[in-house]
Amino acid sequence: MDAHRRPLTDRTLPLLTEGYAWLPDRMRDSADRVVRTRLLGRPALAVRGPDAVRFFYDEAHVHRHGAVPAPVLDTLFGQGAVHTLDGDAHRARKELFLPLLDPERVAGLTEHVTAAWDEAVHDWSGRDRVVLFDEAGVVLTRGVCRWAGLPGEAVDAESLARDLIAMVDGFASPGPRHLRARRARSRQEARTARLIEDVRSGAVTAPDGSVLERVARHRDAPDRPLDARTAAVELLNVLRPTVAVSWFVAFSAHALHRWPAHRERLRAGDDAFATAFAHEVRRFYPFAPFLGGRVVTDLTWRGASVPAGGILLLDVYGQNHDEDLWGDPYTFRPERFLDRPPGRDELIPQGGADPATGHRCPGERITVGLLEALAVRLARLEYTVPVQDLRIPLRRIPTRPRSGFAVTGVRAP
Ligand code: HEM
Repeated sequence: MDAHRRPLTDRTLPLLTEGYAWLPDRMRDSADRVVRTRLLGRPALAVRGPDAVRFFYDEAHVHRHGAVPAPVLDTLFGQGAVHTLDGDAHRARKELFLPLLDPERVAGLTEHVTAAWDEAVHDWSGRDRVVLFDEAGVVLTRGVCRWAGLPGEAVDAESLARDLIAMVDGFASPGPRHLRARRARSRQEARTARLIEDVRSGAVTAPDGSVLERVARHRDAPDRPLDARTAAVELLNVLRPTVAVSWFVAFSAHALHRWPAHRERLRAGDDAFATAFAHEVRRFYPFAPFLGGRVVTDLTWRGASVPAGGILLLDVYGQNHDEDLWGDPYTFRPERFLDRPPGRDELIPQGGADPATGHRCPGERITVGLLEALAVRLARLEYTVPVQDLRIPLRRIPTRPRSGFAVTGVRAP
């Protein structure tokens, strides 16, 4: 029987056990970079490549409403989040996030985060051992909360950082990590919704033009203000992914440890190299495995079909490691981005296509800006890397160096 027509077995369980390798392993057998499978009881088609990115982001092909499984909404994104909207509703809500692409805002956030980093480094130098993944989470939480206009007394950076990290860490795994993520989300949604109500009632003043103020007064339409819970979900959709940059900070430390030659160019303040390093960290290390949407009309891609109601998957991790696109995908080589900046639909760790019209991450410039600044600070920091488990297990989603990257003997530059 033709491979494109054969009945399919559901692959949800193998996905949970194989992690990042699940889709790329199946893609390897397909010259056309397309795989038919079954997920969550539905037929699915997985695609890869810049043309496939445009196919995936075409709203006539794929909708997001009803596509994200409830366990992911209840941990990672929140119910009613921008990630789940389509068409005009999506565009109206996305207005809230598009100013995050503005270079001045990116620079403002970077300043707050680097100030928090510099304060923290003094404290680290007095300690025996520091786990960079955990500490980066606290630094990013302090920086993003100050920048977003949250009142200082409303923020306990350590516990908020723990909850925001837990929401990301537990979205894709059954068991205790998932329960922690659910509890973290309900705690922080309730707290943040109270803060939104306080801003609306005037009990708390949000700085003009701050993210807090904009979220509190956002309306999807003149007669459609957001209820406080949805506003809380969207404020957390700025705080949580900013704090998730901790994953890339731990990966940057890992890269500097494995390939210490990069340290010199970062230390020297070579801006173009810092940008290239940030892109290579986002390309090389695993974070989002793939993206999915609900197919709204029968679709065929390179001879393989999926019916309306099925799932279309974009193989993010696979595309970022595709030999045809990168040549030497498993070599960590920031220089590849010095020769040529990444094409819009080639490098897709934060989604593809245009963030203004589709679901691509509006925080991509923030992520790159933060990584550029923090990679330079990491390169200039003096520390020792003690013996520890630095393996990055590909079965775990999201993964990170097992030890969180511990350092000792920190000395501020
Ligand atoms: C660790 C760094 C980050 C990674 C790996 C990441 C990754 C992603 C990915 C894969 C998507 C989905 C794209 C799609 O569905 O097509 C996304 C969407 C989104 N991201 Fe990020 N992101 C990061 C940082 C940020 C930051 C810093 C912010 C905001 C400050 C942010 C806010 C959002 C929002 C609001 C969406 C939903 C966009 C929409 O549905 O239209 N992200 N991100």
